[in-house]
Amino acid sequence: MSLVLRGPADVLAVNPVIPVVVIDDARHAVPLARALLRGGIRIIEITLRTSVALSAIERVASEVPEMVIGAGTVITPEQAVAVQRAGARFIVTPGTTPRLLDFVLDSGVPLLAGASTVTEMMQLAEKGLNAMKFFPAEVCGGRAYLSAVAGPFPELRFCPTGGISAANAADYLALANVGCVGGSWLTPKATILAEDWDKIEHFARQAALLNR
Ligand SMILES: O=C(O)C(=O)C[C@H](O)[C@H](O)COP(=O)(O)O
Repeated sequence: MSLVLRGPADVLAVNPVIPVVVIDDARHAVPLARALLRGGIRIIEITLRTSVALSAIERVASEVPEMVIGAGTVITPEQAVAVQRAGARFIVTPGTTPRLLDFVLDSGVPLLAGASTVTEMMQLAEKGLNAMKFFPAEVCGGRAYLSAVAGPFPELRFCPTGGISAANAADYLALANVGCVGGSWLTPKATILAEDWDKIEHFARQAALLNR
């Protein structure tokens, strides 16, 4: 079954956790995605931090169609075009410039845009984006910050990312304005390099069971 994503709120709704993944070897992408799926996680954000990221996105999009594949670390319109061609079904940005925001919104692909200040959050809401990424969450004030912005902006929903781990994910997910969290702890670099897919499946299973 393929999930339809109409916007960032649908991206937040897929699972309690969006795994943020750095792939160094494109051959790892498919077994990694399958391990996440076996653990119950059906969404993945592959970051454009390595030269093989586009190829990794392409492989997952074509070989693991059940996986909702997104591209992260998208910071230019050119990258936004390239990741959609590769098969990304949503785009994640660490922050948002007006140029990038308008370009991605015009392209119609669901955008999980990054914000870390109240002004940035208001700018995204002005564009109709009521669900967004809060990055880098822990160093920008964490749960206390999100609780504070819930006062004036009760309609906004967040995917806090940056510094989230198995130790604090549940505390974030307990907040009413947190839809899901993002993080790299499900897919540690050493575990990917060791091709220990069972371990990644185990991390995914624990993450998929988190309450929200
Ligand atoms: O690359 C991007 O687009 C980002 O926005 C950064 C990532 O979301 C964080 O680096 C994940 O944070 P950790 O879970 O603390 O490793």
